[in-house]
Amino acid sequence: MEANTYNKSYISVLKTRLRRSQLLRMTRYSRFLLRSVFNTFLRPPLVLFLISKTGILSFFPRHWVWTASLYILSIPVSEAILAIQSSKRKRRECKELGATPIPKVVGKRLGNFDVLKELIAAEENEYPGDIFLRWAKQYGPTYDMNILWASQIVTIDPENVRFVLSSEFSSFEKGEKFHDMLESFWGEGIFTTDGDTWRTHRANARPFFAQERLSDFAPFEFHAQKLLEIIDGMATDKQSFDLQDLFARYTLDTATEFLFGLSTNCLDGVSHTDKDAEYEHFMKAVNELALLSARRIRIGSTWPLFELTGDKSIAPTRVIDRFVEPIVAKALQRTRDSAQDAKDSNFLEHLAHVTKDPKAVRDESLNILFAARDTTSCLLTFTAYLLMEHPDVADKMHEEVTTICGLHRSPDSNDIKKMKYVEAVLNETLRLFPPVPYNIRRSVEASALPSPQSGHGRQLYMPPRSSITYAPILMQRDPHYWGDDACDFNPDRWLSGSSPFTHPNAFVPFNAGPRICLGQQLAYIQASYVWARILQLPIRLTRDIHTGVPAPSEWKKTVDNNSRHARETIWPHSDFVLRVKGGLWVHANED
Ligand code: HEM
Repeated sequence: MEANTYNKSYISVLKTRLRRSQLLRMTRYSRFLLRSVFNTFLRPPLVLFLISKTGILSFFPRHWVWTASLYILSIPVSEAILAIQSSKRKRRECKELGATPIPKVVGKRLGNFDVLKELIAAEENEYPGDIFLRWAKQYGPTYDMNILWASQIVTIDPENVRFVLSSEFSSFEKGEKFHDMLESFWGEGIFTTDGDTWRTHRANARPFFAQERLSDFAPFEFHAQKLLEIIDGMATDKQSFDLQDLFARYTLDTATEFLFGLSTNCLDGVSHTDKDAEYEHFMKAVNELALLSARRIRIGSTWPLFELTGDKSIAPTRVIDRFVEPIVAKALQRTRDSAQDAKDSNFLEHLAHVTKDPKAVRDESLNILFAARDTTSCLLTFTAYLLMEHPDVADKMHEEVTTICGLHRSPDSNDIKKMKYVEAVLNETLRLFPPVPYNIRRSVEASALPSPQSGHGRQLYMPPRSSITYAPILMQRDPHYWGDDACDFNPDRWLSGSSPFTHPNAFVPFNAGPRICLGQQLAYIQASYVWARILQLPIRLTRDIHTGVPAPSEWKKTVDNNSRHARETIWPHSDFVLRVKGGLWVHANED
């Protein structure tokens, strides 16, 4: 009875904290909107009105048409003055740093509006990264899209990426805008914060990812058995199925088990198809929030203008909180009731030893759930795609797995360490299809990017408070760093004994520097484990080419035979992570 009272009080504290943060957020939106409207539309006429009071404008005819025109004109004039001032300041800073300006993409419309339109259309219709590569061929590996007069830098130069992520880490951040875009559902967690707050989150989370913790494979095995049963069932029924969906369910089930000690059990939904089951709502909500995050990041800081009817994250966040609230309360209560040094069995309990704030526990675990789930599922999906395209590689993997574990025994951590070919296949998949194909940072202050553009001897001026996008998907396929066979799927390149790339930051699927992925080892272990278990089945996976969305036929006609386009039989598409458009449909054939 007493335990229950605690439980309820934690839940009510959490609910109050969530409501308060929602109110704070709404106040921040309103302030943002009011400030933007005031600065853009009201301040210039107000300044003009005050100037008119001094009599300076008395030579203008006193007719209302003139007055109205003057007030309207004051808006673009003031924007132009601000733009000129800012460009003067940037020129001065650039000179002081001894740098040269970053080349600008030259659009055809005012404010490079056409560049923005092209960018949005490309994300939907083109091969991921093509548009960035096109501009890189024209302007060099680092350039400024200069959209609506704001610097938006893109780089596919690993030396500049090293500068941003590692050597000048403190000069670049995720930034307030990134935080505000995602805070409505990700809250204040490791993923959305910077500075000391981020450092505290990282220090709190890190011990949970220690090597010795990552040797308990029981949750992987429990859910892997469900996955294998489903695949086996599909083979018996000779039914095709979407492997991408299966992997998304599997990774959500294992991630919730690992983090919360309670699984969503979404895999159960494959055979029962109960659309009203709690896990179906949970999975739908997680997918909606991933898409919403991608959309907000794409739109940028004006995203509230596209959600004027209400914050679109509220409904799916509520679904997730309904699942998470009681689990958070239970974890806090358990750590309160047990001895301080009691061993925690999941991430929530680990956090509950560090903080008693239910919202902090909720935010942090959800951050890690989002970081873990889609990325690992993406790695599994693209590995499956490449193995079906390269059955010889699948055979070699099968041989390694069965030599180490036989046909039935589940792998332990020593077995996984021995699976060097499996690791090479995963690396090669992460190279060609990095789950996070692009990433973004924001400069805190002006600096000089170290890598000079070809033809210039000088470093490039990076303006303050500007975004810089880098594209692992392009750097990881660049022949300059990987050789002429950069677009070939060749796991053996990882086994030659020497480094397969010529620049350490040419391979950054897990990011680099102080913010490198905390779950990297876990991801390799989990992916190796699942593939070992699938390859032990007396089953061969083949593509169902009649289902899903085919790759556009014009890709086949591409003149550049070294690119991936001509050989792709699926359509890779990037929203928050890389996915197979329309799903990866397969048949499981008995061997
Ligand atoms: C193939 C699987 C994975 C890939 C490719 C991947 C990739 C990444 C990348 C690119 C980042 C940097 C994001 C940024 O700062 O903008 C990141 C951060 C992070 N990842 Fe992963 N990740 C994977 C799996 C996981 C797993 C399984 C977990 C945990 C269970 C995890 C936990 C984290 C955390 C906590 C961060 C934030 C680190 C920080 O900001 O200090 N990741 N990951």
